[in-house]
Amino acid sequence: MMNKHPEPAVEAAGLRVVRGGRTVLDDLAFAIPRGRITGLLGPSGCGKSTLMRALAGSQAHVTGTLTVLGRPAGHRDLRPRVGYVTQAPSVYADLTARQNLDYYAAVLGIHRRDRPAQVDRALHDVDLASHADALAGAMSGGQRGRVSLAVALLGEPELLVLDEPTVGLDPVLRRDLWRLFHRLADERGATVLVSSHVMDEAERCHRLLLLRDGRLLADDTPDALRRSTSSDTVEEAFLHLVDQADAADPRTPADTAAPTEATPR
Ligand SMILES: Nc1ncnc2c1ncn2[C@@H]1O[C@H](COP(=O)(O)OP(=O)(O)OP(=O)(O)O)[C@@H](O)[C@H]1O
Repeated sequence: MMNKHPEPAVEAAGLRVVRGGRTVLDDLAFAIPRGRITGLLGPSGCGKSTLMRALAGSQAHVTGTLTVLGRPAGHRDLRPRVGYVTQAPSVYADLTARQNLDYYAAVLGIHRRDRPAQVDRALHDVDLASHADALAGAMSGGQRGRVSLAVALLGEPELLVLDEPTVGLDPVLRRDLWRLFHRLADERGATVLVSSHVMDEAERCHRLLLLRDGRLLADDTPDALRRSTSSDTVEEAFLHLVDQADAADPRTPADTAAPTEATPR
């Protein structure tokens, strides 16, 4: 695909985040290319959500450099250009899916004339067109999550930051969402950053950022990661890199933010 923007969608250097007095992201440096799907992977507690919050501009105590679409993360100009979906669906239970989307479209400043088409398209994208008039409060958790995702798609943002969007979804919905992510990247040129701790989802990404204990273990393509570690799967590659990092920097569990499990759940 021709990339109209040679500069990355996101660039981080010396990125550090402190939460509750503890360093939870430490000296991260990476770039996220435009128009591709980048997976942010790592065990529970490694700092994925914190990094996403920093990108969306909703995280306090961020130091270092974090540039998003050419602006400092959190810059007001980025609001319509970045779609962010948190782990907890943020929709109004007493509104229907369509009413939620209409409301957020207005908040985003989408012109009244353009709203119906935008809302229809977003509902269609997440396969909720047939539930447009159902109350969000009467929907399943997975459906509410998809309404949240539809909200993030309004206005066709250039960057989508999706925090574990497939968690709790059945295999068919998970597959459909991954197809949507690929469509957004391939056909609309969107940059998609998606977090997961399910390693099989890593294989569906163009690039991967592997995080552990707030540090970056790898920033590469799934193929290159498998090759460089002589592994058959990304999960095996991840475990190889964890062992390598432990051998080079043996920190005690008490010093780290990570759970004691070595295997991502
Ligand atoms: N409000 C908070 N105050 C202090 N520390 C926090 C807070 N929220 C999270 N943390 C800590 O920050 C670290 C990173 O948490 P984060 O939620 O970013 O991890 P994660 O990789 O997204 O985990 P999960 O996959 O379980 O969602 C963890 O050690 C966590 O305990």
